[in-house]
Amino acid sequence: MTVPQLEVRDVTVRFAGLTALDEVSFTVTPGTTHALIGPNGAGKSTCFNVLSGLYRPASGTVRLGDTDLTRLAPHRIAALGVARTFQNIVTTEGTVADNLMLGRHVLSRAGFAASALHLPRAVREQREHLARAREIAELAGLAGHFDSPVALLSYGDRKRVELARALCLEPRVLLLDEPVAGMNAAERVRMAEVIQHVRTELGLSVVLVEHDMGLVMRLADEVTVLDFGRRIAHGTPDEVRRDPEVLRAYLGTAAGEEDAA
Ligand SMILES: Nc1ncnc2c1ncn2[C@@H]1O[C@H](COP(=O)(O)OP(=O)(O)OP(=O)(O)O)[C@@H](O)[C@H]1O
Repeated sequence: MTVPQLEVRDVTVRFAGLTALDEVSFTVTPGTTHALIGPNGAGKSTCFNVLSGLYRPASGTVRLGDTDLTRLAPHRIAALGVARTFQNIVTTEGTVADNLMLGRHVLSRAGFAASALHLPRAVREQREHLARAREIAELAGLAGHFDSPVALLSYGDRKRVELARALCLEPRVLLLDEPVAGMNAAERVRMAEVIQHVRTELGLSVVLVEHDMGLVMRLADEVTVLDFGRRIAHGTPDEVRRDPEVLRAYLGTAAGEEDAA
């Protein structure tokens, strides 16, 4: 799998007078983890919504290699290899296998009628998708839960089902929106290991929005810092941690707020 560079150039998003993103630029180097951080309201979710096609920017571009994603619908962007998870768990029904097979649906070549009629090609394809879904479940640390109902899993496992479902699209870029939000310490460590493992095994790029600075420092190769919609810093985790603008932005927020989120 070749992973193209994801390039965000001068992206501006406005909501009725409020500039949520103000000419924000950053580049995600293929095969790396790029974290997007900043205090509450900095514009991180808005940026994710632009990357995944939910918002169209007033100006600026998002490119994956040579392909301009800026005005494409979310399903087109997903089909081009940019998959995302959401802050809140959306999966509640069916087994892990059912949910991962839904994720494979986009990649199915055999039509609905062929599948419904159990034509040989459709049956073979279904079997292949199931085998791949099982591999992805293992990658995401869900090997023992493949046939379990999602509703019976722990919170941490359910968050990893979301991750695995995004991986079922065979993405080249994975957008993770607060992957450890609401997790306890042990679940956070496990999720960090899984993200690292998945990135190494699949060679994809990861864009991470996260308030847990420990996780960001541990996983990110590069960090872009937003504050009030502007990019205020960019660099390695160490560079960003020592940046005076970043310290000012974070100290300006309520004490402990970032860790608690
Ligand atoms: N759909 C919307 N309509 C109007 N304003 C919005 C909308 N979405 C976001 N905003 C505003 O844009 C700004 C950036 O919000 P955004 O949610 O992107 O920040 P964030 O960095 O993700 O914050 P948090 O860490 O709290 O999730 C905020 O002032 C927010 O109130």
